Amino acid sequence: MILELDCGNSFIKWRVLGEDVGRVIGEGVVDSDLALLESLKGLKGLALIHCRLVSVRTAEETSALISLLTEAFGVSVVCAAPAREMSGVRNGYEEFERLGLDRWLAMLGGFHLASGACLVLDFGTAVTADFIAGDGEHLGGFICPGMPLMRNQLRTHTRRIRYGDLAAERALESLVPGRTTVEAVERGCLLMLRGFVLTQLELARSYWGEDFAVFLTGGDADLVSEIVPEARVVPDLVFVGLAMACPLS
Ligand SMILES: Nc1ncnc2c1ncn2[C@@H]1O[C@H](COP(=O)(O)OP(=O)(O)O)[C@@H](O)[C@H]1O
Ligand SMILES: CC(C)(COP(=O)(O)O)[C@@H](O)C(=O)NCCC(=O)O
Ligand SMILES: [K+]
Repeated sequence: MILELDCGNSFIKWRVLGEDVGRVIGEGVVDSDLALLESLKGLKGLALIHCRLVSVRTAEETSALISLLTEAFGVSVVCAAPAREMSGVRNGYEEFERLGLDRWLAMLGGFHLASGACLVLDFGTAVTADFIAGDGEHLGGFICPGMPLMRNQLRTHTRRIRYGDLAAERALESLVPGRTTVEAVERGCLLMLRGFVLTQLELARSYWGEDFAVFLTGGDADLVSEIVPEARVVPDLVFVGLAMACPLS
């Protein structure tokens, strides 16, 4: 069995694949290394041989997690590494190793699935956009705060914006102007997110007309999917790229 991990700034996304590749035996989202171990130990008949992972965390945090996994399961762990070029995609950063590895893998996955120009939008702690032309050239991208960062900035830097998670979820059932603080903030941030998405689509159209694919991924992708009906929501896009960057044979 293969353990795959996507270690983002807020959450670790994990899944276990069976030897007949493609079969998902278990998957989940956890907020700590220990919670990951708990989830994995709860899987019946777990027999991990390999592990591949991508991390945008510090080298220290990543090696701590790798040590935990090696001790707990005796697996060999392979980490995705930066590259200037891979699977037909050319990293567009001036310093290729500085491009977030989760972005890079999502780009590899997107370009592979699209076989052509694509716009990859990832909605996690941060929101990222990356533009890959039909010849595989990465034109660059954008980074801005995601929903969790936007709402937490408001909660942290104002004195009268305070509300709980349940109220936040309910507030997004409609997008008419808010009549409570939680509605005003949650809807305001979501509209900012959607505005960002529409701007990215305009830019992509200016490059490629209608001849491009749009991929939405990351934990908050569902918040914007209805305004991009043509987009493919691919929650495991980073894992698609991870398998390409870290083949097991
Ligand atoms: N099962 C889940 N657990 C935690 N967050 C989730 C889950 N499903 C969706 N989300 C949303 O995903 C967002 C985090 O996205 P994610 O892509 O995991 O971020 P990151 O990669 O930066 O850690 C949170 O703001 C939350 O709203
Ligand atoms: C942009 C990111 C913070 C996104 O992280 P995430 O929201 O997925 O946790 C991450 O890809 C990162 O740390 N990138 C390095 C900076 C860059 O890509 O330019
Ligand atoms: K991510």
